[in-house]
Amino acid sequence: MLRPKNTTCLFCSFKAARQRPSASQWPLQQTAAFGTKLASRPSRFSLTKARVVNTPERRPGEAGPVGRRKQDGPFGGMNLTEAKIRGIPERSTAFRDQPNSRSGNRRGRDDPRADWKALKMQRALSPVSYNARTRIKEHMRQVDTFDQFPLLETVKNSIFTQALPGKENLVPTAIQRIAIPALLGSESTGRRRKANQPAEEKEFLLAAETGSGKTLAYLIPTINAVKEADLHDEEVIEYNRAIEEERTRTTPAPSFAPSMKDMPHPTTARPRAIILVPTSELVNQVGGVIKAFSHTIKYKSAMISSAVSGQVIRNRLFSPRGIDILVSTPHLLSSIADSDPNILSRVTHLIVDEADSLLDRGFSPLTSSILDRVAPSMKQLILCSATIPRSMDTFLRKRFPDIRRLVTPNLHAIPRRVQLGVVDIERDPYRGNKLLACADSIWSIGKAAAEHDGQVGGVMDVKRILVFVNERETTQEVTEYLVSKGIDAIALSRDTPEQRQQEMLATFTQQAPLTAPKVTHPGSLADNQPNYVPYGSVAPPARRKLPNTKVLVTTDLGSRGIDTLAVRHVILYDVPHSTIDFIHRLGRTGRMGRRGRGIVLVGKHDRRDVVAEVRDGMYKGQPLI
Ligand SMILES: Nc1ncnc2c1ncn2[C@@H]1O[C@H](COP(=O)(O)OP(=O)(O)OP(=O)(O)O)[C@@H](O)[C@H]1O
Repeated sequence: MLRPKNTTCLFCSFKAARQRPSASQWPLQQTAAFGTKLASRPSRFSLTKARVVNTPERRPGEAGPVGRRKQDGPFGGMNLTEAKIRGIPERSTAFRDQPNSRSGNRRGRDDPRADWKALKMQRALSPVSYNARTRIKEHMRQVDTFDQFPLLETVKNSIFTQALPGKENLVPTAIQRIAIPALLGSESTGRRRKANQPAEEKEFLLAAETGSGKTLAYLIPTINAVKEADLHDEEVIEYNRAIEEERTRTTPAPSFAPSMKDMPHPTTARPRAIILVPTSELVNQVGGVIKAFSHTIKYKSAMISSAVSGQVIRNRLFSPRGIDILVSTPHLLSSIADSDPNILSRVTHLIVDEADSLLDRGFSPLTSSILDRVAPSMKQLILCSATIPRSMDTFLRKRFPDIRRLVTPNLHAIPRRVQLGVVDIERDPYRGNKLLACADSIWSIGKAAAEHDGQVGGVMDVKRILVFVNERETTQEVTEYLVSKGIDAIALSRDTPEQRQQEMLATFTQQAPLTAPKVTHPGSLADNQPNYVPYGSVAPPARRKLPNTKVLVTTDLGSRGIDTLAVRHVILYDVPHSTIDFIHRLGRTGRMGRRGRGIVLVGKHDRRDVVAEVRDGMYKGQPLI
């Protein structure tokens, strides 16, 4: 008999709710109610589960569960969970029980993820073996401080003053410990080289959890390389010498000779390093860090995206002062390269940030064509990502078989400091009304925040909340509903004008606390709703406004790379399509060691089994594969 799909889900949710003491502290009554209700379900589910898990572990020849008869004949194969086809040898039990195989994707009985079925079905993420993860941990222990990296003194100092100002006790993060020495070429890899492999490694993949400092992991070595190249570049040395000579000349120059000041720098419109990112928000974010470094390290950088006019783009690219590092989106860069191929002629360092996006179907042709054009001059290719989807893994194996993979031990795990609450929208009081469940969740967050807020100096803390939807059409609908319920919400999608997108995101990316004048908090949504709406009439507008939350409703556009350090709450209005989306969306909270909370709204058509397994994985801090 076929078991309904959600049987496993309910059990897993129940198990997670039971295992997780913090569920009772969760501010949402609904979440707690969901957990408790499941916990009180009869043990039917436990029995079902036990049977399902135990069955594959039975050895051939061993007795089956008590009460089950072994039967030959036409009905002998019924109710079996394993096909026992005669003539096909069983795999040796020794092999089957090995905790980790070489490829790292077969799970032994001891692996707590062995009973994850829904995630196994998805197979969206490429596995990283336990052996590899343990090896990396050993390697990381050798680095404690930024001083250990062989960087130019000015670059080293700028990490503290420009990139991470005001932060105390700074130490490199896991990916920075692994990637910076490798990109600087200052560590022995200990890896055996293949016969046809070049001595110097050229291609690198940096993969680490969201919010773990990947940007600095690739920027610091790249800026160092650009600066060192500047010191040895003959064209630049000659140009600087001519400028200096003109400045110190005592006799007047012949009137027909052009001044050196009017001569373009050798790097004009020919940058040494290019950083590709998928959106103009990320162009600004990464460009901002590069600009900050340039104040003390002295190099020229430019950021271009469709958020600025053609004239501004031209001025930045063709500035006579030159350009060392360029940040762009692939669309814009490849269209510029079509009309002016010279722009890629000098590139030695190409960085593809958010590589999982830029190498997927939508972006891949553009990114690949840039990779091809840059290849002749390229010294280092750095791909950077928070996830390694299987499709990207396959692409890399074909196109860059020798790429050096620099991955952190916790890759593909959502940190335990991020809690995930599940709201069942089918239950009372929502009865399938997802919009209401979303609004109520936000009001609950606001109410809980007001209760715990110290409210110093007549102001109250404002919580920044991200709501993720799967389709861009939904952003507007959800936003309008939330506004009608007195919530300060805005929608961000591809339909939003680029300039406006940046303004909207600014509130969510700034690190300074957000405050509002202190008022008496209106409480929960239910306290502020009319209880009775006459049949056929439209519900009157909300009487009160929620004063201490700011909400951004967005699609995947807001989930990639945006550094929302101050965001503590993420609501997954739609269940994400894959674990990759779970990782990126929940990755907007709990960044750089902070705590965070996710809430996922689950309805009857959603994959509850996937949600339950993701929650289980988060609780155990395990990779979601
Ligand atoms: N060594 C460090 N110590 C403290 N903070 C750091 C350190 N390195 C980076 N940060 C800060 O951590 C935050 C997150 O960094 P970053 O945006 O590079 O993360 P990421 O790994 O690229 O995330 P995502 O995968 O979401 O793009 C930034 O605000 C950055 O300034």
